[in-house]
Amino acid sequence: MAVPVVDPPRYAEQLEAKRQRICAQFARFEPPTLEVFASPPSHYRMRCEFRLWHEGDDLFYAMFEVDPDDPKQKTVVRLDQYPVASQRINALMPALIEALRDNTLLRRKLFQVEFLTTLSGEALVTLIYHKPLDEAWELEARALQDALGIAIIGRSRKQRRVLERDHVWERLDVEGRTFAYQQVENSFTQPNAEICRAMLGWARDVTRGSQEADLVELYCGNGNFTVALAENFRRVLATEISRTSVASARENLTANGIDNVQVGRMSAEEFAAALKGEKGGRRVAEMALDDYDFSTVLVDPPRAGLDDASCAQLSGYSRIVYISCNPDTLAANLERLCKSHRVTRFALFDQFPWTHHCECGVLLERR
Ligand SMILES: C[S@@+](CC[C@H](N)C(=O)[O-])C[C@H]1O[C@@H](n2cnc3c(N)ncnc32)[C@H](O)[C@@H]1O
Repeated sequence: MAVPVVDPPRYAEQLEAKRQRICAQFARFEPPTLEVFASPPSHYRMRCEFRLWHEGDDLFYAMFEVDPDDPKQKTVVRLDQYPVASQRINALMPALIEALRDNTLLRRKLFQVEFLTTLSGEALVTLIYHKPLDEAWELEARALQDALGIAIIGRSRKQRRVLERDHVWERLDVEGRTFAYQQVENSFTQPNAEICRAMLGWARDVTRGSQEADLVELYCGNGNFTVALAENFRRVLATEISRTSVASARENLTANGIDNVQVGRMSAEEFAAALKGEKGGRRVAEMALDDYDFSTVLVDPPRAGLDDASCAQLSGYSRIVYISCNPDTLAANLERLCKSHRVTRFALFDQFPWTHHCECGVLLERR
């Protein structure tokens, strides 16, 4: 992997190259005009992780640059600032190094630092060690927490010491509404907050006026889309595999005063079986699937996309909203889905500027 080179004057050019690539890759599905959502050209990533490199008395953040021709060849890249990351992370980077450099207890065997920040400047910092973390470490870490105005978590093998809290609260303004999201350390959240706002706005737009029927959502994470879309539907059933994310999604529904959503902890594959009546059990019974009238399904899967069985199940809904972080698996899935549906909205969200990665949104409607 290459460390992204941020060059704001060239931002429009790199986005145009992505637009052309996505238009060419998806032309065979005859989509409407691609809607393109630009990212801030720098300081857009709200979470980042760095290795911490010790060189004598010196200490710095590092990433590895991998040689594409020989993946075993890695070069350490020193990073004193990281323009990909939020302004808050960049402000904390030197302040944290200064505080750690002469503090043997906090510095020794520290090998990784993870930052999780919000648009309002909240910051959670995870320090990861190759040593057990004791009371003496905690005392020093608490002093550091107060000095920098951050929350700290210490991690080591089989240990996770949460000093203050294990999450931040992000607030995203979308179409004149403010949605609050608890984002928990070490669990999935959309990394680019401005692009996340754009994705939520787009998803609200493509599902507007669906209050007659219900939404089923797979891969709901911490309820990112669920919270923003709930008022567009009569009821919502959302599912997700991660226990932490499910707990967070429920917390987020309460925090946003939403009462027409049920979140179930279940893999997408198990849920597909439950919908076909092939899986029973307490969790399936609690969902009371017969009470729903699903008109729309929203999926936001990991990079691997959907398997054949999931595509077959999706084909049963009149409307499919597919959010994808991997155009290749999206295209493969569209081969299948476009047999029964046509693409009626198509969006490119520049979630990962300066990399070849693209996030896409597709609305499919039954032919
Ligand atoms: C790209 S994230 C999207 C999360 C959420 N929609 C959001 O906007 O933040 C994919 C999510 O799928 C979940 N996941 C991964 N494999 C899964 C599976 N087999 N079944 C259900 N959920 C899965 C992950 O835990 C993660 O929360």
